[in-house]
Order: sequence, then structure tokens, then C-alpha cells
Amino acid sequence: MSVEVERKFLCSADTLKTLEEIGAVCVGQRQFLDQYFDTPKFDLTLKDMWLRNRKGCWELKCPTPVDRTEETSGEQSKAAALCTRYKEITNLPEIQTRVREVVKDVCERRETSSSQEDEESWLSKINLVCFAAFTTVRRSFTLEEEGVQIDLDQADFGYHVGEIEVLVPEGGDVQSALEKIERTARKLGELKRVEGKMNVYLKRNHPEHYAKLLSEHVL
Ligand SMILES: Cc1ncc(C[n+]2csc(CCOP(=O)(O)OP(=O)(O)OP(=O)(O)O)c2C)c(N)n1
Repeated sequence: MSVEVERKFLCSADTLKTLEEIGAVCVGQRQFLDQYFDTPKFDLTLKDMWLRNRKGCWELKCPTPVDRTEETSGEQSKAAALCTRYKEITNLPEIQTRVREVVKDVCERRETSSSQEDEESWLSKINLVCFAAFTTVRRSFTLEEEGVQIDLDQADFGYHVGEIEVLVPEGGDVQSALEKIERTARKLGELKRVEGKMNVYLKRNHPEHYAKLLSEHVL
């Protein structure tokens, strides 16, 4: 399990040039479809848990506690507030356990005892349905001196966003990741906070749920 520390930024016409100027190296372009799942009542996302299938692989992003002692100055805490950090779980049995913990009432009603379950059966037993699906074209860059990855994403619903990202192994140094991201953002001349793809997707496709996530301070 690792923790993804990430800061999103607005891509402009100059972003590619700036990336080149600061020495970022393009490491490729790929395209993927993300399908996000939740119960019809959105039990997972209301707990800030994001279950998705990307290219046949399951991933669950869960909140991870923020250790405020990591931040020793006001500047550091401002920089940290611009970043998100989520635990990334990719092991399917562990994902299933975590998801069941949240939606256990639903599970108890629907589940039958079966040790071998295929993909559709675990989803339908826990009453999970796809609430968002979109394709992203992603160009990825690395900035070796900082050890960060920079992704430029173009979603098929007409939204562009950049991300500066560091994957921290569990128990690793989150503060150092925040500092690397902050330095990279400064090099990019990028200090503003922007919305992620999911925020924009939900606003357009599930406005009531989006409003609820805002009012519950999930987004
Ligand atoms: C700015 C911001 N972004 C996401 C969230 C929560 N959230 C909403 S959807 C969501 C899941 C998707 O996360 P994100 O990193 O935005 O997607 P993507 O860049 O495609 O995944 P990657 O390839 O990096 O793994 C999260 C964590 C938040 N609270 N604030």
C-alpha cells in the first residue's frame, strides 16, 4: 500500500514549454477508461472512498490521516493544503474487505456464502453500480531532480488538468513529498488550486450528489 500525494494545477498553452524549460522529461502518453463504483446511495464517496476499475485493475483510494506535526511553518501548512493525500489500495481482497466495512448493512441483506466470487458477483452482492465513466489521455513527465511525476490529463468530457504527484511507500516521508511538490509547483509558476476531473464530472452528471459532497466537506 502506498500514499499518493498530489497537487492539481491548471494547464495552459505554456505548460509544455515550461515543463521543457525546467528539465522535465516526457515518459510517455497513454489512454485509459476509468469506471467508478459506489452504492446507489453513494455510501463510499460520502466517506471519501473512491473505488475504480482502470484497465481491468481495481483501485481504492481512501483518506489517510494528516499528521499536523509534519508541518512546522505556516508556509508548509499552506503548501500542504493545496495537496491531497490518499492511501491507494490495489489488492482486490483488501479492497473488498474495506468496501464491505462501509456498506456492511447492504452486504448482510444481499450476500450469500460463496468463497469464490467473480467480478460481477462481488459488485452486485455489495450493490455497487458504476456512477462515472470517462476516458483520459495522459502525458506523463518526470522531474528527476525532485523525484516527482507530472501528468497532463485530458478527459473526454472536455476538461484538462495537470497533476504533480509523488507516491510515498506506507510509513514513508510525506513531508518530503509535500516539499518536492511545492518546489515543482514554484518552478512551474503554479500556485493556484484547481478542480479534479471527478469534481467536474460530478458537477455535470450528478449535481445533487456533488452538492452533498461539498456540504459534507468531502470535496
Ligand atoms: C483536488 C481533489 N481531487 C480529488 C479529491 C477526491 N477524489 C475525488 S475523485 C478521486 C479519485 C480520483 O483521484 P484523482 O487522483 O483525481 O484521479 P486520477 O488523477 O485520474 O488518478 P491517478 O491516476 O492520479 O491515480 C479522489 C481521490 C479531492 N478531495 N480533491
